[in-house]
Amino acid sequence: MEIFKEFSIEAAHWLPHVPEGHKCRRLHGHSFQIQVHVAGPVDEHLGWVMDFADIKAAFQTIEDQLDHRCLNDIKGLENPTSENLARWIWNHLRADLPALSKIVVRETCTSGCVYQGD
Ligand SMILES: Nc1nc2c(c(=O)[nH]1)N=C([C@H](O)[C@H](O)COP(=O)(O)OP(=O)(O)OP(=O)(O)O)CN2
Ligand SMILES: [Zn+2]
Repeated sequence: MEIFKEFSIEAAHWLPHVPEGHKCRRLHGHSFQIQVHVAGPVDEHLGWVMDFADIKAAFQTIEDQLDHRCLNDIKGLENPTSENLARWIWNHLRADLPALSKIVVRETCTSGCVYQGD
């Protein structure tokens, strides 16, 4: 079964590789909605895959690095598209959350991406 916990990150970014005049080349901000999914068997005694609180604890170091920052300033996020952000979160979370199965990044109400590892 798969479970998830959702987080909200307030951050600024701009996209350096889009053409001159593209709106996303200007510095702007988002309330990024980030879902962290974990998959595994349901423990029959506890009745859960894992405690949501353990996902929250694992995500804390990610939140500390991203929240209220300009994402472009972060090593590995110099081109902070949703796709690159999802992959960056995956790569930084996987060691602490081996059952990680999916990262969903929503940049706006209508735009986002889903990453399940390569
Ligand atoms: N594949 C991607 N496309 C775009 C990304 C991205 O990360 N990956 N990012 C952006 C911008 O950051 C932009 O802030 C969000 O894009 P967009 O959905 O166009 O934003 P709007 O709220 O203006 O969307 P409307 O539906 O047109 O109102 C751009 N593209
Ligand atoms: Zn944006």
